[in-house]
Amino acid sequence: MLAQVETFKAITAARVRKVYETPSGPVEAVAEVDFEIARGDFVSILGPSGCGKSTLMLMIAGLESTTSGAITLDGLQVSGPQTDAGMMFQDPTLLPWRSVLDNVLFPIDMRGAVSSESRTRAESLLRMVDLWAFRDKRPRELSGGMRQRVALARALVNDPRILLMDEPFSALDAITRDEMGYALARIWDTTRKTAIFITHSIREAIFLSDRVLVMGRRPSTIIEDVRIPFERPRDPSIEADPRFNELYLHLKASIHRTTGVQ
Ligand SMILES: Nc1ncnc2c1ncn2[C@@H]1O[C@H](COP(=O)(O)OP(=O)(O)OP(=O)(O)O)[C@@H](O)[C@H]1O
Repeated sequence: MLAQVETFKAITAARVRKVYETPSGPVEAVAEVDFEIARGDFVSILGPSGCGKSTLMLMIAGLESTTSGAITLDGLQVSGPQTDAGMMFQDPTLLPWRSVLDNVLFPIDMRGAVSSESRTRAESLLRMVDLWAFRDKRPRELSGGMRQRVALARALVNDPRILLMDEPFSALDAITRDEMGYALARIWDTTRKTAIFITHSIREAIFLSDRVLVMGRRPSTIIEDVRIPFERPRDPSIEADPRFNELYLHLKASIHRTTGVQ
């Protein structure tokens, strides 16, 4: 019975702690973090600057080790870089000399494994992110939002088990950022990948997520775990729902408690 329950847990963190050793002494980035994320859930992480959100994400991806505690993906402990995690960062990090399609194919090309099947997959992802007409363009010919849509298609090209996104929209202007949030919700509905999304935007977190975790000030722990009740597919009109505003005020108060802002 226990094994059956475990298979529903896509990601677990048990007493995860991270201390960076620096020339000026140890920096405790994450004090003790515990959570379980069910397969297919979209979970956002909010928290003050420097509280360890990116560190936590890098540990889930296996790009940073934990100082103590354990992270599991689908029941297996993370002990090195996870090839099965699609990642997105604030900077889309596209290769300027490659076309949009070849940027999407890059993770497969790196393994020397491009096939007609992977090409078809990359092409269908470009249709999904509404960039089919731009497949032969270079990144410099695209807007910031379009570049992040290329990065999203690239993150999905290996059909990863999980999607890890670290503030992917924070460098975009407010209107593009809203549009990207709506596009991500729509795209996520078709893939239903287990996703972790780091953001400083409370509204973005509520709109996109099944759950929102709030991390406290460094050295951090998780101080809130809030379930978002809205049905999917999500429509921008939920932002006018009184429950949306209640959640917003609740999360804002909890972040302000941790930063000391009244
Ligand atoms: N490679 C590193 N070496 C040493 N210290 C680090 C390293 N990476 C992060 N830190 C420190 O760990 C703490 C947490 O950093 P982290 O980037 O994880 O926070 P964050 O919540 O993602 O911040 P932000 O919201 O500003 O992006 C910070 O004090 C940071 O300076």
